[in-house]
Amino acid sequence: INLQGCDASILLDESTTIESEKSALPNVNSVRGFEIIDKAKAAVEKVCPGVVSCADIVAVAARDASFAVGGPSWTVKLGRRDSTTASKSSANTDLPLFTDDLQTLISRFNNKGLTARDMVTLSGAHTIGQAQCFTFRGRIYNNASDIDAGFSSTRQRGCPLSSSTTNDQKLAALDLVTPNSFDNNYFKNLIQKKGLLQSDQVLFSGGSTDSIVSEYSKNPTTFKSDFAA
Ligand code: HEM
Ligand SMILES: [Ca+2]
Repeated sequence: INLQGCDASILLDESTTIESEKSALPNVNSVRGFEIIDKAKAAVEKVCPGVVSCADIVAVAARDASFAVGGPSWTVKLGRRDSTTASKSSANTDLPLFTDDLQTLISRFNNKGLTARDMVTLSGAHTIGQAQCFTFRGRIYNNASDIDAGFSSTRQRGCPLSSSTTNDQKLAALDLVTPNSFDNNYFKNLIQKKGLLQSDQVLFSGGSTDSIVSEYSKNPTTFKSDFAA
């Protein structure tokens, strides 16, 4: 596995030698909170210059963010080295898309050494956070059988059918029940056909991962400990 761009992060900005992964299609305008990582890095640099990598800061911040919103904690081994290169083209070819079907999601994760179960577990991070209208518009307007009708009308109200910069960027919670806490509602939503992204709902759509979603919907403790692992 070729880890680039600060060890699996996308922090590196565009320069003469770096094609930033921030502007790769699956990332552009999507990741929020860079200023938080910048602040942590500045504070650490102040007391201990040139020692702690950005990759370590991202890994610790992810752990602490999980714990802060009621999720699990885990030990983070430190000493990651920051990459000095990035690859916008592998970001574009390797990252999962919100339109991916189940088989595609499974193989994209497999390509990085992660199992189908890992993929479902990690998708549970969508128990918090938000998505822009353009990522779920297709799903909420196509009257498909894999979406709850009441849920589509609710989401349609905040995400107009017509595309414009303002409309495309309107945000909706990935987990409609508890958007700000780390729990297993994401999986309960999928069972009720209330997954926001197509790539969320395919995890419970009559395929091989239905049983994992059911398991996590009934057992938050298993979800949290699998996520931590
Ligand atoms: C399974 C494949 C995945 C796909 C297709 C996917 C796709 C997306 C998309 C389209 C958004 C909305 C971005 C935006 O419009 O601003 C999003 C948000 C988010 N994703 Fe994923 N994601 C996946 C897996 C993951 C994993 C593995 C994690 C972490 C373990 C994760 C954590 C998040 C978080 C926390 C947000 C909310 C960000 C915010 O509110 O600022 N996702 N994801
Ligand atoms: Ca939640």
